[in-house]
Amino acid sequence: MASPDRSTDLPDAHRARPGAAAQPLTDAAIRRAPKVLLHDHLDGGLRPATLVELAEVSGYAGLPTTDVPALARWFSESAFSGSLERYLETFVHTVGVMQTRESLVRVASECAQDLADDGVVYAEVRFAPELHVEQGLELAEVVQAVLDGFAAGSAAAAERGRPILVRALLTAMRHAARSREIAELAVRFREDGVAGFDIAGAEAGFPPTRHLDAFEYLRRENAHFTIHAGEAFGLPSIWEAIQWCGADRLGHGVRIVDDIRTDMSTDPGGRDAELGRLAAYVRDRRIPLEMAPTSNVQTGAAASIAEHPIGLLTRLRFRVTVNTDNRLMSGCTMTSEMLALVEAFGYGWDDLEWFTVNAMKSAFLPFDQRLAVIRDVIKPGYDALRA
Ligand SMILES: O=c1[nH]cnc2c1ncn2[C@@H]1O[C@H](CO)[C@@H](O)[C@H]1O
Ligand SMILES: [Zn+2]
Repeated sequence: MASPDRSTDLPDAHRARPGAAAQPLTDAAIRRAPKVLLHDHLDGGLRPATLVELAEVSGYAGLPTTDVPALARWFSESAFSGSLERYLETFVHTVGVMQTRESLVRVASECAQDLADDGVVYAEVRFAPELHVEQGLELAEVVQAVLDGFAAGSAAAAERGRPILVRALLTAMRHAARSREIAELAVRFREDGVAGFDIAGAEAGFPPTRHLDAFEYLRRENAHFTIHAGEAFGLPSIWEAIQWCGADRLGHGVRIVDDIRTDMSTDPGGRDAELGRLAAYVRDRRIPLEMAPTSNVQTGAAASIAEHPIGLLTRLRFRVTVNTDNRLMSGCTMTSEMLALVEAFGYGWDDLEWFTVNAMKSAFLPFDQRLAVIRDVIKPGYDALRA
């Protein structure tokens, strides 16, 4: 399939040069490409071996197996459930071993290093402080431990020649009632590495407006937030997230396609697609969609990667970004997600650069820093791969 024409999005200097021999889009080449990750859960990204070790030291006896490869398989098979609720059940094991400062520092440090080794140059990693207080940690101690882990992991990665910038997003669980408190925590730590706020957990039955108080507080504080919406529930959830709560970005937002009329069999390019008012608003306002193809297939939000709405939304030039969501549960990396999209949609380096620039433009980082990463890291990185 031909790549979409997005010539207006990239300056001329960054279009593929005719005749230049671009690197083939292999796993190794994509791993070298600079990548930006906006949606990754700390408790969804543990190394299976670390999970086994932490369970042993903490006395957590609930793991389905302590055989490392079998445990990795168990997570991806169990998460492949067709339902967000069942997918989320697997987190009991990761959260179960992340209850001490030491375990949080270690998991966060390994997270930063694993992302850096995968070629991620900027990441926003989220976690829910309220899930890590079972053994007496204070919420602020949870946050500090994770930030210390990110700092240690980023320093170790930089020493190996793999620099990465990691920021935290604090998540509140949508079925619980601590969102205002967590939002206040995000503001309190805004100068120390926390870039924003999020709500996560089961979507159906828990509309974002349940947490309006937290979002109104954040807006008064000029703070940034994203909302998981349009993953396991449809347009009303997206509409509330944007028009009632004022979300800067949408976690997944897959179901925005329910507001787009198109016949892919007669119009595969989506040229005649008709956008409803909400879809038009999301596209016009350039509201970023944090899409995670494998996770979306596992939870039933998309039937397969090839049928994932990311194809249509990319052709229609929504502000699409590519994310891992949960590297453990989905058995994925940024590289493997991008490779899966290359295989399903025939994307080339220009497309992968477009997703990456989209993500960096959408980061909760100051504007000048976002520009610097695009100019100094992303553009030269993709130029080198195309040359
Ligand atoms: O895709 C998702 N949709 C909604 N909630 C999620 C998803 N992935 C993880 N979590 C939830 O977020 C918590 C904090 O990281 C996790 O413990 C999990 O319950
Ligand atoms: Zn998520």
